[in-house]
Amino acid sequence: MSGHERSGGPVRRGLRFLAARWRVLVRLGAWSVLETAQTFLVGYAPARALDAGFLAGRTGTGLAWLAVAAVGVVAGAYGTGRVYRAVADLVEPLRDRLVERVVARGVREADGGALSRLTQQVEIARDTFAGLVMVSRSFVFTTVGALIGLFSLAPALLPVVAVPLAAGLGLFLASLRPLARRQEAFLTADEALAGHLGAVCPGLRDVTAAGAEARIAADVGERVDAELRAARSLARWSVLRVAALAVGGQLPAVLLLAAAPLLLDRGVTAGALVGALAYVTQSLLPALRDLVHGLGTSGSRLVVVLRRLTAPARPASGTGTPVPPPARRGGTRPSPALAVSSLTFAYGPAGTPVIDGLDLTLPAGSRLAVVGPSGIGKSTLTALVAGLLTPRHGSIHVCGHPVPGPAAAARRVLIPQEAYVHGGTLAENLGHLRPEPVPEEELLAAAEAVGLAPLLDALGGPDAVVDPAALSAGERQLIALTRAYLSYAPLALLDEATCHLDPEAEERAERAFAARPGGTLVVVAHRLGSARRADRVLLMDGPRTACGSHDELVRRSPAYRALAGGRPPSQPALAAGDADRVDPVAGPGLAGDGRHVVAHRPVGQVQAPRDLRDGGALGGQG
Ligand SMILES: Nc1ncnc2c1ncn2[C@@H]1O[C@H](COP(=O)(O)OP(=O)(O)OP(=O)(O)O)[C@@H](O)[C@H]1O
Repeated sequence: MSGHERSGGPVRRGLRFLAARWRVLVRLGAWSVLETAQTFLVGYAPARALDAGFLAGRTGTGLAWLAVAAVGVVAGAYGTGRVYRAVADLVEPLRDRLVERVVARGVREADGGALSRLTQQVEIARDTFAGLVMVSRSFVFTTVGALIGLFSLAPALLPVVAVPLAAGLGLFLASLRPLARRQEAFLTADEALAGHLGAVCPGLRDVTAAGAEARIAADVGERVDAELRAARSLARWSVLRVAALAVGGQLPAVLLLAAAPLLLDRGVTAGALVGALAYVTQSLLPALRDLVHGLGTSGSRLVVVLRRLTAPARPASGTGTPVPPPARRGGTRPSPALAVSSLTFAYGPAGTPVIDGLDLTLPAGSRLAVVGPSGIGKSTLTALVAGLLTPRHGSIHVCGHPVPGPAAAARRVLIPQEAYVHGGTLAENLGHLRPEPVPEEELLAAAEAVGLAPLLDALGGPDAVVDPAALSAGERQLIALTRAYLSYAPLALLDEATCHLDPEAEERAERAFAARPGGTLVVVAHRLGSARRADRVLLMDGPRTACGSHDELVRRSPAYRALAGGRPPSQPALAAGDADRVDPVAGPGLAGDGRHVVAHRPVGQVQAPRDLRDGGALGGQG
């Protein structure tokens, strides 16, 4: 059993703390007696003023008793002032103790943020503790004063008030523990949400750059839902407090009024009845209300805060949410890396569909090149797969997980044409999509594979600080590609992500992605070379949309043949080298070797025609 366990929970430690300060408690009790006396006079003095004074025709006596009540109020106020001093003597040592603990822990952990957070919690603990002492002390002495007063006025009054009071108090005490648990659950959920938002909000730019909006929104949504559930549960239990207050504080007044004829018959005087009502409405009800609200809310908050402040330090841990590794299903058939079914999308509700009824299935480990005229919808398709756009119809699954959704988002990485590089070290940039720091050997191996190694050396290694503005567009693309390569996402979507690289560098990067174990690659092809390297090519071209291998498409699709320069499959359309760069506005079939496959055409629908189904894996319902 650990030292922490031996020292007991916060309640037990609190009791030990109080026991060690019994002298202060005695002083507190002594001054509180004045409050008892005042409460006693709240009902007794008006009762005597009525019975012995005004109702008996002795106005002077009546006024004298009222004066006694006034003196009681003044004496009570003085006593309350002294009580505050005693409470301070009780509360400040608690604060000092907690501060000592917190500072010691802050120094040990060298965590300034935690220190200021905990110091703030110390203040909450001190204020709450002071409030609790005042409220519970006041309830005890007020109740004693009122019950003695009731008994003095007429013993018959005592059960009418004491029985419902005890029942209400019992109900409240019984609800304390479950309420405290719900309160703690609510506070924990609230803090989890606040902590998560605190981490997410400063990084919104990064979230957008990494295409992680859906995943982050889902994560935040989960925490909001958890807090909502906790708040609802707390609210349901809080109803018990209202019931306790009604039974213990308001029912006695109703019973006194209902039983008035009976009580008067039994010799209870009118003054005593008025005095009893004064006890109930002026003393007991407010004291019970303060207790219920004070102990019910602040008490459980104090327990939570004390538990935190006195808990042993937690070991440091990473802050990021781990990205789940690629799904592996031993024995069962793996889900396709990408499954698109009847996908239809248009920008705006009245817009012409950019993609219309597209079906596409990509097994894990395959390489797909997406080609087609400019503006046909290639980037739109990758944005849909990434969950950045919502389809009008149809469904998309990444590794068996529906898009949009956090599981699918964690399994794909989208690298857009405009690479995002942020300030900070190269290692931070490259490890951006990993929940844990990437080991240096892995970082260097990735840089070597993707083709970043020369730049990495030139910049001064992984710890070199990057100035994004000083990098060329191609260098930024290499960094973004290596970052994506290092991510755990099995599906990489390269949307013209290599357009600023020379053909050799592009080929090297694509081959590196294709060689990732279990990795699936979708490339919006910038050059025909990408299409020729791919297992499959998706030609997006309205009604002429087709899918197949490069050679198949050259044979079967006039549109593709036109795009590829009308060469038969045996004759390579692409010669590597600088000739690969062509005029992007050249029309289909105009360029020779090194053709740019993105030729311009008017905006049209992308349909997957029935005659171009690819062995069932790809087909259109056009
Ligand atoms: N946010 C948008 N709002 C409205 N229309 C859009 C939006 N983004 C793209 N489009 C239109 O959707 C069509 C498809 O665009 P998309 O960017 O997907 O084409 P693309 O094939 O990737 O083109 P390129 O090869 O030139 O990058 C185009 O007509 C484009 O103008």
